[in-house]
Amino acid sequence: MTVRYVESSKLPTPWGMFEMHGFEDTESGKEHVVLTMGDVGTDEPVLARIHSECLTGDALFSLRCDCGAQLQHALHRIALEGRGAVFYLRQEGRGIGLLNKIKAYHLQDCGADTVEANEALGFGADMRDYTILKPMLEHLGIQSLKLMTNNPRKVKALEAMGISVTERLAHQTGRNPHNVKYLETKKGKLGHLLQDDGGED
Ligand SMILES: Nc1nc2c(ncn2[C@@H]2O[C@H](COP(=O)(O)OP(=O)(O)OP(=O)(O)O)[C@@H](O)[C@H]2O)c(=O)[nH]1
Ligand SMILES: [Zn+2]
Repeated sequence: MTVRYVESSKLPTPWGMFEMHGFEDTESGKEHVVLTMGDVGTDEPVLARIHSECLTGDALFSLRCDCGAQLQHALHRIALEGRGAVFYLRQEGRGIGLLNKIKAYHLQDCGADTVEANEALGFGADMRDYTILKPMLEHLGIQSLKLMTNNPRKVKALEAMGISVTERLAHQTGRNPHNVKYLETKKGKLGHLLQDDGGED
């Protein structure tokens, strides 16, 4: 795994001014970005979101999942605190890629759940790899995370790599009639800690 830092720039958003840092995974050619606000290079734990790319939810307004709402909510929470980081990792479709995710959505249209669909296509339920994070965190001087996530497996995966997660902060938002079954499957099969009332944190 070789990660190359490329450049940083300002990124104004509806929630405030972020700094955008670009990295390249030189093995896969994938381009990752981190949005930061405030001084993240101190020993104070950083409010952070490790967000996996979801073109449909993040950019195309899809209501099949909760990704777009979670991304916006993370930027909002960081802006309120004045300090934090969103890691936008290019592992679309829990690592299977966009076109395979469309195939998985087609199977879900025919009745499969999100895990069954991945498995029917010959993939694991979650193919993501977080090893890219370590050099990105080091580059930014981030020492520990207050992680906004409902996914305890994500926390475990980071800790197994030696990344310090001082706190898991629930990050539940974006429930709608189109993603109820999907969220139920995430809770039942993927172990996400989700409140049934759709409880905003
Ligand atoms: N294969 C597949 N990927 C999906 C599907 N729906 C969303 N995704 C992808 O799932 C990833 C987001 O993972 P989630 O399981 O929603 O959330 P998480 O990152 O594990 O946990 P949180 O931190 O709580 O959001 C993104 O890469 C999406 O593109 C689906 O039905 N099939
Ligand atoms: Zn999504």
